[in-house]
Amino acid sequence: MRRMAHARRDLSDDGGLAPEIGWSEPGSFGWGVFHERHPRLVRQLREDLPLGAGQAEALDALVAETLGGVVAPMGADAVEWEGWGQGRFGRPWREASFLWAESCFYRRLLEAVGYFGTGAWRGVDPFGPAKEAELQGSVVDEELAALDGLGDADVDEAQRRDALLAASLWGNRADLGFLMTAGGAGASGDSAGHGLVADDRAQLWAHLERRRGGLVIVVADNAGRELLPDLVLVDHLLRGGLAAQVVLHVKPQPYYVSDATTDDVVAALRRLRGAGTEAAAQVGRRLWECAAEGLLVVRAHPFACAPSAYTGMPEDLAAEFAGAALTVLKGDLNYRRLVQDRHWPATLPFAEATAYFPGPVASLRTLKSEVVVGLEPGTVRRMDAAGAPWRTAGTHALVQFRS
Ligand SMILES: O=P(O)(O)OC[C@H]1O[C@](O)(CO)[C@@H](O)[C@@H]1O
Repeated sequence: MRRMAHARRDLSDDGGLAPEIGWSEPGSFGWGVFHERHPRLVRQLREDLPLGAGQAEALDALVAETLGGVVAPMGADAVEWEGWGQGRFGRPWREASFLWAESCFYRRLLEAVGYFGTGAWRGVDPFGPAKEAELQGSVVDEELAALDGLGDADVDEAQRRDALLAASLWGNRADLGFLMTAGGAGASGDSAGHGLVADDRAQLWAHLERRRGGLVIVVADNAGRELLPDLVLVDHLLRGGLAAQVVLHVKPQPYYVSDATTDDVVAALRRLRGAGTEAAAQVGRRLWECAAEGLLVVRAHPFACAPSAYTGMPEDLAAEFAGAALTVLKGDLNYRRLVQDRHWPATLPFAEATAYFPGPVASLRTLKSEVVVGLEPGTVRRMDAAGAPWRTAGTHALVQFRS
């Protein structure tokens, strides 16, 4: 894969860049992910799947390796990782950045359960049972039923679109990996903008109006309760002509527990189309037709599972983003990759952190890890003074945009 000219900026020759966020410092956020969340995830997989002894042992060995060993080589089929390895194979896991190590963990987890093997588990999503339970749950019924109210005559267009944006934004809290952590999620926001630490909604809508009828790319994050409101928002953009075409980027393989794959898009569209309430079912039917007409396209680029920032994106992807009226990146991991997962000052302008991105870009993210940029100094002071872990608790969110 050819990389863009500035690709070197996100690797380890950090000239002028803030240090990468690590995970091995006891008490750091990443330390908790590796020492608490990953063992819990492995226990959950044993409950969800009838794993054989070999699979269970491979999972336990992976957790142990991350906590005290060196990064073992990957299977021969991990072709992309020859480039993505960044010289880290054979080196202690604790030396790798949080972003690289976490991404590598999920790839190796798939190997452990046989996802890439030649046996019966090939291609089986180990997170499938959890995703399915969430998608079929009654909470989703309630969330879809709420759509009916948005069609009411007394709801104006601005209210409607802010409600849809808020649903997509806060849907990002419904991340199965995150919810697996005690204390994950808490207070939440609403369509009035409560809970936002950065709020570029007005600029975002104005930009979409100006570029009405263009291509909008949505880089999806989680399946289920995040993807459903994402799709409803996509339907709104297409229906109102703000977008002539939407390309939905998903992961080519299961990742970070509940990240959406093409299978998950299919499941979500089927769930919408079969919804018991009319407004949701109509969205499902419309999007189904849009897919048939090429107005809604799903793409699964290998770089979606790369362990590095978008600064190193391959040229084909950069060209695609350059041609879009807007690219919307959903969620925390995409944000880490967009601004690079570094100890930036929180007041570093979003436009500066994303200056390299080849087209207009927006982020809809609930804060679930340490990095953040683009905040007003007063906001940072106020949030820090409150004493709560606002950067990682999922209680706050942001809408950021650069034209
Ligand atoms: O689903 P999201 O919003 O990308 O969140 C995933 C996040 O969860 C974590 O795995 C732990 O919070 C982060 O490292 C990661 O950024």
